[in-house]
Amino acid sequence: MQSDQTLIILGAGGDLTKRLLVPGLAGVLARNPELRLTLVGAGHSESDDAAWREIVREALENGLDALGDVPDAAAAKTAIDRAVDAARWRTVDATDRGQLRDLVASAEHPPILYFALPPDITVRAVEALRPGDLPDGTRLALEKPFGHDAESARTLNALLAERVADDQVFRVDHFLGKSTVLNLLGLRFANRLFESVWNRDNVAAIDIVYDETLALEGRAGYYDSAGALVDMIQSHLLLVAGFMTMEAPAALDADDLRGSLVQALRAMRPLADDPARASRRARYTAGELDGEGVPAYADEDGVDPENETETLAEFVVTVENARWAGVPIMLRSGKAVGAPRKDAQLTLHPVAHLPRGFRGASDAPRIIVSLTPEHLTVDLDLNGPGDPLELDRVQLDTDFGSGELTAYGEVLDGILAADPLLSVPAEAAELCWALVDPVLAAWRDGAVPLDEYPAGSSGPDGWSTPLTDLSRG
Ligand SMILES: O=P(O)(O)OC[C@H]1O[C@@H](O)[C@H](O)[C@@H](O)[C@@H]1O
Repeated sequence: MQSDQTLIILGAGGDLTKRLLVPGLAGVLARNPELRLTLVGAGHSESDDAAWREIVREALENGLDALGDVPDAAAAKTAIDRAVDAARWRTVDATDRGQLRDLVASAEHPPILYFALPPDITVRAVEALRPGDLPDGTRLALEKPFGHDAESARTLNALLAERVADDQVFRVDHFLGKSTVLNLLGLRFANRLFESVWNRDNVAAIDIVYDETLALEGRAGYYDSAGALVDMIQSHLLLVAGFMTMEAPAALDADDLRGSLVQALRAMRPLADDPARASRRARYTAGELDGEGVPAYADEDGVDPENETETLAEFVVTVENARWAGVPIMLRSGKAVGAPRKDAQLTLHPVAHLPRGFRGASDAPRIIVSLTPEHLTVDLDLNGPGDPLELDRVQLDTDFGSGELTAYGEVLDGILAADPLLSVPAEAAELCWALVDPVLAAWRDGAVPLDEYPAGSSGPDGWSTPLTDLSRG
């Protein structure tokens, strides 16, 4: 990693910067205390260097505290002090070419421009930046959602390609920085035990679930036009499905790994090639979570009930290749769900023949890769104590251990190291949209009802029957 770097955050006044980006940088500074980082906050509000430095200090210190033990705490603190002193604020209109050009030109080094902006403003800012305005080596980092459908993602990719080389574009998805998602690579590709069962001969189904207790949290402005399918499945969970199903890359470098990811996504289809049959959606009504009342989604501030925004979505895909043909992969994510679950589960086929005489342990065995906290559970049927013919279901459990950086820290570390390994490939961004576009169209056409569930419940009545077991007319 180059030791002198300038990171310009466009939209630095927003929540993401304070909550995730700057705290994530604390770990990067702790890991690379020699890094001289100039953090430029850019936004439309009339702030100043002093106010921005205060925000940066608080966010970096919080980020460092959250990391717990770091190898050299004194060096990390010095690096943070240096970053705070160097931080600067620029008031800019991110869609104005002249202002953007001046902002980029004021950087001492080819900068990293991080677009922490709403998607439509990001597109206007990228358009405003003309190719000649960017010094060689400028890196562009873009937050999700990347476009609003496959077509707009293609257009945005083309715009970016006119401005910088593809390996200078970082399409950010913080799920690719999550320890468990990275641990999946080691689990699958470094262990014969797992790699040899990781196919349709042994796996009956895969469920990837990210249900949160969090409700809207004041994010109506963004969420009400996104919904659970776009917010979580289009980006994060389809990529996790790609990591679960990809072929082994030859090497863990950006080309090979991202090539394997893209290949897996290219093979994905909605279950039965029928987006209406492959999906369902619901929205929470008033309920209770952790003893607190939660208003109905439709009554939240800033929500337009006419939007029919879903807060819980399921989408089943298949991967049409020799490894996975016929295995349903269920992606699900919801807000305000009681008993949250954040994991990927592989359900295994039973053994071809269980010798007559064994009793017990009839449920299909599973391998559970928990995304938060980082954990692995494997079901085994063992004779156990007592009657040797009675099988007991036991679970092998182990911690993956959390990484030394937060998910955002991991992604930012890659951007600062100019390594696109954890950046979403251009084609992947388009493919994820191409998978969900037909589902959104089917929903708009009214082909799938908008069900309801009380906040704090596990979902609508009737959803306990898996989507794959329902035959919808
Ligand atoms: O659990 P994490 O890492 O915060 O990720 C989940 C979040 O990911 C974000 O990208 C979504 O916009 C949020 O709605 C969601 O809550």
